[in-house]
Amino acid sequence: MVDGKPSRAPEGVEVTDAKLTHVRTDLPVSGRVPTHPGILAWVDEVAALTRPEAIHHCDGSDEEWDHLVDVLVAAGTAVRLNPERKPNSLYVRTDPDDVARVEDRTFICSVAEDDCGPTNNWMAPAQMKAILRDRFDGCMRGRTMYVVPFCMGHVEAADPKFGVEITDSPYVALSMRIMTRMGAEPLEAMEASRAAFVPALHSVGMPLTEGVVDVPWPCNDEKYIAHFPDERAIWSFGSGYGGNSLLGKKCYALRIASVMARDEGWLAEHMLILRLTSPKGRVFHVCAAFPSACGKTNLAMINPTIPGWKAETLGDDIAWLRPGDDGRLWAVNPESGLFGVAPGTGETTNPNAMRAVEAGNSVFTNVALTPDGDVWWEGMTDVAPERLTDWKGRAWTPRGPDGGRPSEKAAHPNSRFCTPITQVPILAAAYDDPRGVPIDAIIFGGRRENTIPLVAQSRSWAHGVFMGATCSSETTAASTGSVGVLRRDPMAMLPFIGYHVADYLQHWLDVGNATTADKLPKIFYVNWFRRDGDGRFLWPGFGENSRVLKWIAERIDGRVGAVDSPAGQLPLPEDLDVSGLDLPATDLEAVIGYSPSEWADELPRVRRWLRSLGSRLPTEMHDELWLLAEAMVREVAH
Ligand SMILES: Nc1nc2c(ncn2[C@@H]2O[C@H](COP(=O)(O)OP(=O)(O)OP(=O)(O)O)[C@@H](O)[C@H]2O)c(=O)[nH]1
Ligand SMILES: O=C([O-])CC(=O)C(=O)O
Ligand SMILES: [Mn+2]
Repeated sequence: MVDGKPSRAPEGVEVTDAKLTHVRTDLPVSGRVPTHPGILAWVDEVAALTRPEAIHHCDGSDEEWDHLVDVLVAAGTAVRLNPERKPNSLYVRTDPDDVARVEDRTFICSVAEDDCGPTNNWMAPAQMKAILRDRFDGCMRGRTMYVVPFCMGHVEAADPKFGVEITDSPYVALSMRIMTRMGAEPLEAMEASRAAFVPALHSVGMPLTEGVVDVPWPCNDEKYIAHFPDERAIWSFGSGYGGNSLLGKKCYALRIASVMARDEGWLAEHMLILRLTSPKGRVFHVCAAFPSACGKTNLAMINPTIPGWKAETLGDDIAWLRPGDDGRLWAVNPESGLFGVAPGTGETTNPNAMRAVEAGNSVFTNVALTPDGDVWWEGMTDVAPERLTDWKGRAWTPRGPDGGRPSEKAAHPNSRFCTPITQVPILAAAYDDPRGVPIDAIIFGGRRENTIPLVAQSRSWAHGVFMGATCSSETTAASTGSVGVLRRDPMAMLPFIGYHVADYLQHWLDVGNATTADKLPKIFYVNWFRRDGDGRFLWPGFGENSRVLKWIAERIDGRVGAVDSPAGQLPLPEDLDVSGLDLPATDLEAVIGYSPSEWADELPRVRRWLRSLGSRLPTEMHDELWLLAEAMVREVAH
């Protein structure tokens, strides 16, 4: 963290005409130069290292947006979409090798190796800094360096969390305006209080040295996404994509914030936030943690199919949960945009996301382009357009050369829309409340074709933490690597916990112990993805998930019972509202039921996973494992 009073402000900045200017570089500077000494000193230090051609201080204005669009179009990075279809929107294709987060190149550089834990890549901070200083040396040559002040969460929050991203990517500067509260407002707030901020340094890693010709999507084969949790700093090199480059998102709001949260007694989580109103007007607030590409954005914008229930969106990816004066957990969404998976988003699955992107002001990356300057992706419509340009820029038709389906998808499976959250038609008014909302239920989930029932409630907070700790999912295209491989993903945070996973689980227990059980959210575990023998989804999902939310609400109010099972407390078939659903009773039982044979396979996997977390694992987790094994034996004896 850089504080307001820099160690070498006097030499780094100079006051002329009551205006601070850069003195360590004689570069052309555009935008208002910040009066915050810490920012200025850091910008000068980075400029001296990376040697850009110019510096631009971002204010987040519409004029600046238009300028960045012009820059991106002129560079061939983006094309403007047809304003009648997608007003004020851009289409971008990345390098085919820069399409997702790179977990094997993501590092937690804690001072103590032991603070990193078995689930993260570690390197000593000094060693990583030495490598990165070498990579960043001159890496912005020929490019403009953008200085992007931002705030994660509300600028008027009790303890606003500021950041400044320095990037040589205009795509990143533009996207940060959508994804965060960025520009003049957070900068003025930082200046007024000389606030500390997280310095977040990013470069695509392709300097335009003599003879180098720029490409539409510059990047570097060698990538580093490095976090320095002790000093609260981020250095990212070589990738321009998503969570690798929009540093306010996963890098700050999850990895660095999880460390802040540990130290300050709150939780930084990979969760959507949803407000649910029952037909009788009872309001529930729910947070849900699913791994990347497992349904957060969809659930955050659900259109309930059951009559009388209303859902409103507060967040779709990240939630910060803080204990309130009333002892309850209050959640805010630190972001201001959606960075949503495009494929599978359509009129039937997520009409609210469709309305949000149609309102424009969006950046679409690695989807397909229609001849009339609109975008398309698999799942947007049932029938694909006759002619498209695919995400690699090639002509594409819905039929392959042999007349059958084409072998490749038109849109990359991790293609994304980047859209202001304010365009979501069902946005809750409380989205913009710095206090957030009090949470009634926490839901964990994952993508499992078997074993995990549709919904289960935990018996206690510790059991809920155990459910979260042993959560698992089949991998998706949101990260590089193979897809469909089963892995444990504690609280859907495996790639995002900025410290030792065992300490993280202890912290969850501590947050629970700090308040009384009746104030704590109830914890549930869901799985929308259970399949039958033919590979068919047993549960229709999407809007029909409101039926599960209704059961959760009724459990919170103590209006329905449950069946105890080793997998947790399960609904009685008659308590799950499936009226109007074409769901055979056998399918219902299969999707909500506990399967002893599947759990017999699961138990050793859970045991192996917990053992891999090392000796710091809280004893409560061992106790819960023992209770699970015992309950399974009892179940068989029945
Ligand atoms: N079968 C089924 N698929 C779903 C359901 N909800 C979401 N999906 C699919 O899951 C994929 C990802 O959904 P998202 O809602 O974008 O996932 P996310 O968790 O927000 O992903 P990130 O933004 O990467 O964190 C899409 O292809 C959806 O169509 C559901 O209830 N059932
Ligand atoms: O971070 C990204 O690139 C996209 C995202 O939301 C995720 O992977 O969960
Ligand atoms: Mn999402």
